[in-house]
Amino acid sequence: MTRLDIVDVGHSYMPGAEEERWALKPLRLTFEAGKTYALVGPSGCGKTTLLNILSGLVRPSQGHILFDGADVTALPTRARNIAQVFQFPVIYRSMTVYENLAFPLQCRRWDKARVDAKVRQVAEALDLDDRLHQPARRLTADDKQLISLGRGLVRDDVAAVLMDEPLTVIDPQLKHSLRRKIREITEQFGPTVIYVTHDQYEAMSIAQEVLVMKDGRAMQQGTPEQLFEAPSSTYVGYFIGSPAMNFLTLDRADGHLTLGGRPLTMAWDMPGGTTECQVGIRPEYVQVGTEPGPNTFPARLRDVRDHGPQRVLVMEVAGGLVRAKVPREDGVPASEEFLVRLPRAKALPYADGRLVLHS
Ligand SMILES: Nc1ncnc2c1ncn2[C@@H]1O[C@H](COP(=O)(O)OP(=O)(O)OP(=O)(O)O)[C@@H](O)[C@H]1O
Repeated sequence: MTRLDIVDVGHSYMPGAEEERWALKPLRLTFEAGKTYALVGPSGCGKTTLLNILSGLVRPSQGHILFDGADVTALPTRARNIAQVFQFPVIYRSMTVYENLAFPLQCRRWDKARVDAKVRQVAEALDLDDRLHQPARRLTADDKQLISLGRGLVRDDVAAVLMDEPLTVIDPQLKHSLRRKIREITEQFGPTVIYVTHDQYEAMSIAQEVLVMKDGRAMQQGTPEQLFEAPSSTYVGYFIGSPAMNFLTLDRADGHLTLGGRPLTMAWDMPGGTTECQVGIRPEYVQVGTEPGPNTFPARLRDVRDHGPQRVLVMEVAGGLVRAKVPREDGVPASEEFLVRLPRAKALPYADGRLVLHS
């Protein structure tokens, strides 16, 4: 396992284009050895470009890639000692499952006993151990993709395993168990993994750290908890979480922040020159039907949506829409008008779309 440093790396597919139009704006990041990272963001935000720069498929327009401090920017893919898993399974059709998993190790001249032990360990982790001697071509698309994953993880000497939307072909029913398997397996084998997905749920459930991207920029890198609890921008607040984080515009009167004419009890210091002050709060933390008190606001129910074992109440609060995620057993408020509370510890200040940090 290897530490990957991305040092001022940027890329444009159009030579001479101004930086604002680059697919990847210059960025500096570190992926620590042995951790699983997810790159997440909407289509076209530059995830695959960054992954391809790490694998050596794309040579960046500027900057350097370091593997454990060694500059690999000019090295071709085969010289980088990485494993790759793509959207679609890549298997040797004429070989058995066992032979597919063993092949990368035999190419590295591992001895027979070591190959056998490793293949069986990976096959067991992926629940492929009962099909080891079947021809790989006879397997379902899901199982073929498991072989691809296994081949990515079987070598314990790789610098990193790079995965580009590997669950695309997987049956939606099986995705859940496969996400769990990928998580278990990466914890067990401990490689450095960079996992590209446009699905925030997948990113949050697989990775130890998530990098949220937008228009070729890294918006925030952090643990799933950090992204959930303290999104650094309204963009990340909208992108991570289901439903998205609520943002309500605040007024400033005599230096105090108010919402719909009512005061907020938070002592927030918004930076001078801020055009728009907002309060952000996750739907999970909005309290519904409370007694009057600090940070309570009149709400009018607009809609009720089922969200698995929970309900999402869509309400109008201070001229904006607020969603609250509540347990189904809490029921729906009896009247259309009631109070909601924005708990002080969970409401965050945003100035022109950026989180304002207070010590
Ligand atoms: N080979 C290429 N030539 C020209 N432009 C490209 C090329 N590959 C990607 N792009 C452009 O670069 C930008 C980033 O694309 P990239 O594929 O990295 O994004 P992505 O986040 O992986 O998107 P997706 O999830 O749709 O694959 C997009 O505007 C895309 O159109």
